[in-house]
Amino acid sequence: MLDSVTNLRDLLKDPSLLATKAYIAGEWVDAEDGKTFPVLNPARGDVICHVADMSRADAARAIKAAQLAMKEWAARTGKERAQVLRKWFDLMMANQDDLGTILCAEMGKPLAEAKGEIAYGASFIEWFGEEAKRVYGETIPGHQRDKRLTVIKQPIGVVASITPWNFPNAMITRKCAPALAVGCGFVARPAAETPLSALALAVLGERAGLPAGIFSVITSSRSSEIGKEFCENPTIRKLTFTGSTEVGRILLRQAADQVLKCSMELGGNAPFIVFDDADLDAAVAGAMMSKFRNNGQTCVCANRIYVQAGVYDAFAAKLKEAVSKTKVGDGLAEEVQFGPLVNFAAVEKVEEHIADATSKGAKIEIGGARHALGGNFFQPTVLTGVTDAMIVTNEETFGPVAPLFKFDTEEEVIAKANDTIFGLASYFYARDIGRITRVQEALEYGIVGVNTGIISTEVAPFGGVKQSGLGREGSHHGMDDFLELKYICLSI
Ligand SMILES: NC(=O)C1=CN([C@@H]2O[C@H](COP(=O)(O)OP(=O)(O)OC[C@H]3O[C@@H](n4cnc5c(N)ncnc54)[C@H](OP(=O)(O)O)[C@@H]3O)[C@@H](O)[C@H]2O)C=CC1
Ligand SMILES: O=C(O)[C@H](O)CS(=O)(=O)O
Repeated sequence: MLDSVTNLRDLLKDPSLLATKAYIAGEWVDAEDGKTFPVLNPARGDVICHVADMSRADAARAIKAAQLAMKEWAARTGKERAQVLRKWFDLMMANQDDLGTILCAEMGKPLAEAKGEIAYGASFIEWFGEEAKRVYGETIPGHQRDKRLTVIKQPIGVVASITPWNFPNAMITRKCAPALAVGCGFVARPAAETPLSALALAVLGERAGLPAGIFSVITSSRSSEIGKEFCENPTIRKLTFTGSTEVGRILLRQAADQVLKCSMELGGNAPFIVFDDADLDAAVAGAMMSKFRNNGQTCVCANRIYVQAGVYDAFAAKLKEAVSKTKVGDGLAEEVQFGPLVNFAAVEKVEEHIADATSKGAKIEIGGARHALGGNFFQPTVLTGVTDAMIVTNEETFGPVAPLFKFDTEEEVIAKANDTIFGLASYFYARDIGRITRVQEALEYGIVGVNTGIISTEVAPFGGVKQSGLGREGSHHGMDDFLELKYICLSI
């Protein structure tokens, strides 16, 4: 079991991956004012270690270093940058076990799932390393006989990144990989709950040959202070954020003064729809993955499960059965499907959603209370009899609660599914090709999973519509947000 940084180091094959200083301009440094903040293990509540609590001035130094490092890095060919990114990918995969252990320790994700995130995070570095060689421009037939028109793409400049605790490795690589691939400098500020995964990334990036200053990690508990530096420092050309819509709004307001380009990967409220012609066993398997991955703590988790009346009882019984076979525990100590929630506030939010639903008539089929392990552990829960009057309809639970709504017609469920300010991920199970075509086109979401509960991959564009965000990450589209188009009109 884990209860200190010494203990965590003992669990690692390469203890040097556990860094506690911030990484600025290619150096491992303390905060200018010497402050530190604790990193907790969510399974036990123990302090794993203390890391540097960087200030706004420290962040400004990292931004300056990135601007200086860009001069040489952007002048390299795409192939030269690709070679460094490939080494980084290889090092991540060679150290997958240790990176997974660090991630599990600070975030609580079961070890197997944490190792899966490392492979997922590394896939973005592999993918965008390959894309680095394919930043094509274009020529345009002249509008006059003496004109020759071209369009070239150039790196946007120094990029600032703010990421959440729920994917402390992959949310950084999904941003830094395309930015570095096109020649940008990158300053990452990870969530205070999970700084160690970001620092381990920097250790390996340094070993891979990232030049000093091109990639910095600002660990800090002073999130709003660092965010203001990112939004107000004129050297920053791009802000990329993943997190709640609430914080996304704050950042967009702050960025407006500089007309700062922003990418926003924000909150979700995913509908998961089961039609009466669905393969019920497949739908249950999909719901288990979509709803309960990372203990329900992902922005693309099913948040509302709509089941057509004819199969509602059968689906509910099968889902309850599947949940009953799962295990809750400390992901570092044993093979479990559910670790702890990230903190106690998350436990209280889950309890609030369940209490609201049951007070308005919902029934707890399984779970519904804190786990006997105590602390941040919670029982995976299935609710039936859920209605639109309940908080779970409009608010992201971000926890292990599967609320089952009953519906009658296709038109009804499409209207309900779309009746939200969010538009990130959606899912449905059906077999009629006419229904599949109609529903996939009618859902107002950036992502639609048809007969699958897992949609995330580096090769496809990830992102939302409405108040779930701006821009796309992953796929060849993921490069666009870190490039500027330049139109050249040559008169001969
Ligand atoms: N669309 C997507 O891909 C994703 C969306 N999300 C959404 O994020 C939420 C859960 O993640 P959570 O981390 O709690 O989200 P938050 O929005 O609270 O935090 C996200 C990041 O923003 C930082 N932050 C908070 N306030 C400010 C501020 N005023 N200025 C600058 N930075 C700030 C946090 O720092 P700190 O916590 O250290 O204070 C953290 O690093 C859910 O709503 C989820 O849906 C999460 C992951 C992916
Ligand atoms: O942070 C998240 O929730 C991720 O974006 C979800 S995914 O990319 O792992 O699906």
